[in-house]
Amino acid sequence: MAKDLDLITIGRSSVDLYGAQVGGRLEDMRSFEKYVGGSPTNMATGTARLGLRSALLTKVGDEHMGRFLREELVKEGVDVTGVLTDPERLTALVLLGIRDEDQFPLIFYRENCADMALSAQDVDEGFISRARAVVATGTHLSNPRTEAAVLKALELARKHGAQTALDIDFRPNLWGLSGHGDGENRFIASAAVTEKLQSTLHLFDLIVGTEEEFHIAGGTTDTVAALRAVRAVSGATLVCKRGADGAVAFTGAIPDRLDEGQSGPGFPIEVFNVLGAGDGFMSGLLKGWLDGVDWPTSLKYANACGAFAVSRHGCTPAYPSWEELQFFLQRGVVEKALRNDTALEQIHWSTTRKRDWDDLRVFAFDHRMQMEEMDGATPDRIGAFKELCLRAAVAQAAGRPGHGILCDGRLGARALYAAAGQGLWVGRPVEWPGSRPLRLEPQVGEDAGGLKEWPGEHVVKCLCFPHPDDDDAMWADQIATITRVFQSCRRNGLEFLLEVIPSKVGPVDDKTTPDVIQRVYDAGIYPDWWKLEPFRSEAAWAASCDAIERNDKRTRGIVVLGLDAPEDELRESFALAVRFPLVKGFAVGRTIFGDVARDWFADRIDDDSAVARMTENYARLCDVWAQARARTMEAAQ
Ligand SMILES: Nc1ncnc2c1ncn2[C@@H]1O[C@H](COP(=O)(O)OP(=O)(O)OP(=O)(O)O)[C@@H](O)[C@H]1O
Ligand SMILES: O=C(O)C[C@@H](O)[C@H](O)C(=O)CO
Repeated sequence: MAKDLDLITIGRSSVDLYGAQVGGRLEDMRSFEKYVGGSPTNMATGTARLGLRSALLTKVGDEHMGRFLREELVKEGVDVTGVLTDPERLTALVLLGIRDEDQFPLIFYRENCADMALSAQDVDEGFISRARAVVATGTHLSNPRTEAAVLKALELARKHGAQTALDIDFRPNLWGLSGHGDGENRFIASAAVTEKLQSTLHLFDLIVGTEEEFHIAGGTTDTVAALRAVRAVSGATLVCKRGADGAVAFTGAIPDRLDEGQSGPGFPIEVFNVLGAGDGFMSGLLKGWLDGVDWPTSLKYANACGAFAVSRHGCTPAYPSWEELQFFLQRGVVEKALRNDTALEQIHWSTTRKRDWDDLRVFAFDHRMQMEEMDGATPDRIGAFKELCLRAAVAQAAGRPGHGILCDGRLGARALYAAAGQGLWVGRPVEWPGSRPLRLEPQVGEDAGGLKEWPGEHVVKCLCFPHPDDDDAMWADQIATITRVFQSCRRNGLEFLLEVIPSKVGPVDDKTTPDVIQRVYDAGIYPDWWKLEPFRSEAAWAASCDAIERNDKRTRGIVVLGLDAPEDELRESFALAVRFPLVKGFAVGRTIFGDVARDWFADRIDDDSAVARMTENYARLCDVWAQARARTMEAAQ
């Protein structure tokens, strides 16, 4: 059978609840970030980011945390065929924090957890046969049921010509050697654990561990002696991690000194968070190993990925994309705290964004001022009308990808909350309607700190009216506000859409918007999305796209806005806009809801007919867009 997977990792999966504050006790943490966790799950994610076709074999609970893990893995491009749901047990949780450079207090909530219910029955031959390699970690050898699952996977891997790897990943607590408060302990000698590990080491082609992990596998705290003990029972390539000193690989006999093994360059970075370095390291190593490059090169990838992990918050969030890794290897370390390296962070952010939105049709009903001005509109009725808008959006989307809404959290909160989890792209405004200089909604706050309360799927939309002719004070004021919003977006892991409409405040020509765009980038602001007005000339589109691509090759792209234009006009502007590949879609509001809203607020029509008319209007625009796109594609062929 053709191998359509590079690797399957097998074992632990958890939600890591990572203390958001740094340098305190776990007792003093005020809040926790939520990340995908557990060594094999981290490796599946880390390798997928590096471009390998990865899959995970594990079990999660039939609840929100289990769904979170599965959804995140899908977004990362990990094959989740083997992520099974246990109907009875809970997904494992881990609470952890960064105490200082060396200590990371950690509590495992893994009593009878879902992944420990993985059994031999769950290991499907067809699934395993798809992979070029199977990667296990030590924890699942600690219990007879999970051990049987791992052994079966390894046996099937052999049968189907796959390679096998082990990350010893010794957690004494998970072998019952220490108590709940001792989760961070990395070494307690145990003859029973050594014996168990030694009974399986012959099954692997590659064995990876820290010095302490080889101590437990080899049954001695003398590292060279331990490696020799492992070599006595296994012909695998042994890779020994040495923290800041990098790592060494041994393909044959173990020499007298560790330095005599093969090694790759290490990276002088600032230590921030040592936890999870091993899984980052293993991801880089697997990439090299499975790509068939030599050990020094594989170790270079591995050390670099380990360095990323050590220098950033969290485990999985820290791991680099392939593009990012290549950039780093070529350019080297310029800022030892990698999380403060602006160029690297921008590449990290823009190459690890989740979900593709290459064709986006957005129904925008985040209008506040315009609805408030309508006869018969009250805050409550506006809220109710926005719920009807959402019904229309959902009806047109019908579960298909590529549809979205723009809805606000002040008047439209009920619709906004109801939109969660429906597969829609959800944009949400921060600007105080019509403000110039730009001011923000009170819920968001002038420091943009309120974004902390926004769910991860919300895209932060900010509408601003800048113009090249504005005086310095106006520019400085508006750029300062956009900067606060942008920085808060990044801090909170939210995508940022910047909408600029210079035509509302001054004369425009083909250079006006490109000028504005350049000034935004000059201020160090990198929007994920641009929302631009429908230009009438090809030259204006070309110059705007050029201004974006010149500054940011990895932007999500542009959505074109409607400005209450009649449908015929939109048809024309879409036809021009779609010719530019950076234009990914439209975001149109009043053309869809304007007349309907006036009729509904005046009680001339009921809810159902409002929904029906808006669905129809939205559907028609989607068709216009689709046809324009299809014509462009045909012409390009
Ligand atoms: N201080 C550091 N400076 C640079 N690179 C480092 C540093 N610490 C770790 N690394 C890189 O990360 C790799 C793994 O680190 P380490 O030996 O701490 O793994 P580990 O203990 O398995 O981690 P984990 O917390 O995931 O179990 C090292 O081999 C090295 O490549
Ligand atoms: O298992 C741990 O040590 C904590 C995990 O939650 C973390 O994601 C990890 O696996 C680091 O190796």
